[in-house]
Amino acid sequence: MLLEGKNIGFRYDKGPWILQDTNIAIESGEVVGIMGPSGCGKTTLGRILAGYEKPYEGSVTLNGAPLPQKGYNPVQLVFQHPEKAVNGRWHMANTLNEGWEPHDDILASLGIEKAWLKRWPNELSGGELQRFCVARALGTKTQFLIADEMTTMLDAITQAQIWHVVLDVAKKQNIGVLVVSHEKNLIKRLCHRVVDLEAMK
Ligand SMILES: Nc1ncnc2c1ncn2[C@@H]1O[C@H](COP(=O)(O)OP(=O)(O)OP(=O)(O)O)[C@@H](O)[C@H]1O
Repeated sequence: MLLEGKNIGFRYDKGPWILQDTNIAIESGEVVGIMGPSGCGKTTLGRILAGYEKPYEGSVTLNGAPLPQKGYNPVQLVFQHPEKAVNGRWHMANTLNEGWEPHDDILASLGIEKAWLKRWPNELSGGELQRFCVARALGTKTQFLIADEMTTMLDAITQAQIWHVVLDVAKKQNIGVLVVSHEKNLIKRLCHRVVDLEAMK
């Protein structure tokens, strides 16, 4: 499998071009880091690759075909703010099972307690909520994961725990991962290769 952004051009409304003629390709099983100064468009590119934004120019393809418009999104996005990624009127059990039903072992390895399933999102800490978002994104139909500052708000131990699970599942399911992070050490430790977004423009 290959997730490819080709000749991507993007701007918000009539604002300045954020991305121009940008190319990126991630293969199954690869862990790719993306770096570049604040505001250069890393989050925007991640959202485009996951199909959340439509590029003005260029294309996003999965093995040469456009991303599916309906059903489970094979390119899952987990970003920094889990509270913005869940429905406040759903119990956590519903959020968790939105796209697939994660097994107990995944929940346990992410440190998700059974009792949390009956809670509302506002009854969990940001870190606890993020674990649900990670579990939800690791479905058996996930082919690529865009992790945009996914563990930035977590302490070092929780960060390590979550990345351990994500990389383990990614390896088993041959998921390609794009890591967006300001933490150079994290990128260095996790990624097979790093791309510089400024250099790609
Ligand atoms: N919804 C929006 N409407 C208008 N401009 C936006 C919007 N979202 C982002 N931008 C602008 O697009 C540019 C790229 O933002 P983006 O969040 O993709 O950068 P980034 O590289 O991820 O930044 P950071 O490292 O600070 O998170 C910034 O100049 C930002 O102000």
